[in-house]
Amino acid sequence: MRVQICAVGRLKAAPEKHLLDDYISRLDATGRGIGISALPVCEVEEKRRLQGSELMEREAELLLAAIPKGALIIALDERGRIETSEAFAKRIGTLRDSGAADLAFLIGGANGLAPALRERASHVMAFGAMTWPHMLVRVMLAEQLYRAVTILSGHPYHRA
Ligand SMILES: C[S@@+](CC[C@H](N)C(=O)[O-])C[C@H]1O[C@@H](n2cnc3c(N)ncnc32)[C@H](O)[C@@H]1O
Repeated sequence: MRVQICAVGRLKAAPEKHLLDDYISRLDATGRGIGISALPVCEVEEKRRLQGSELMEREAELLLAAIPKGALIIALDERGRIETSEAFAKRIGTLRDSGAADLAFLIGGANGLAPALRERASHVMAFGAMTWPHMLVRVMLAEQLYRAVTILSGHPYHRA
């Protein structure tokens, strides 16, 4: 199963980018042995000056166009479900075992994800009830994906 993070906005050369690249490459290196690989992070951006719901709907279109066709979608949203790292790892392992080819994680921009996109997702996950900057959410998600593959492969990175 291939996993991909797809986000609104461009991450310039910054400490967050360094961390993100590091976790994605660790995720790919550890995940391949257990049937999970990482696609490059994809970023989308609307250049026109749209506002509010019009902007969110356009960003939703761009996100859906950027992910692999037929990918299962997990949306990142503070109104989503909070779970432990072990439960998240189990969720990823179950999807892999079910034969899912591609799994896309979608992160919104400053306005958040369009409600229709959240409804389309097979799961909506939250890193707590607080709102985090989308640049940090990418890094947090990449780390949790790396942690998940270490849990699934019995690697000692995660200590419960
Ligand atoms: C700055 S936030 C947007 C907040 C926006 N006001 C909203 O209501 O969704 C940008 C993106 O980061 C992600 N995000 C922020 N906080 C999060 C959290 N606690 N859990 C999961 N994702 C989060 C979501 O994908 C969100 O669309």
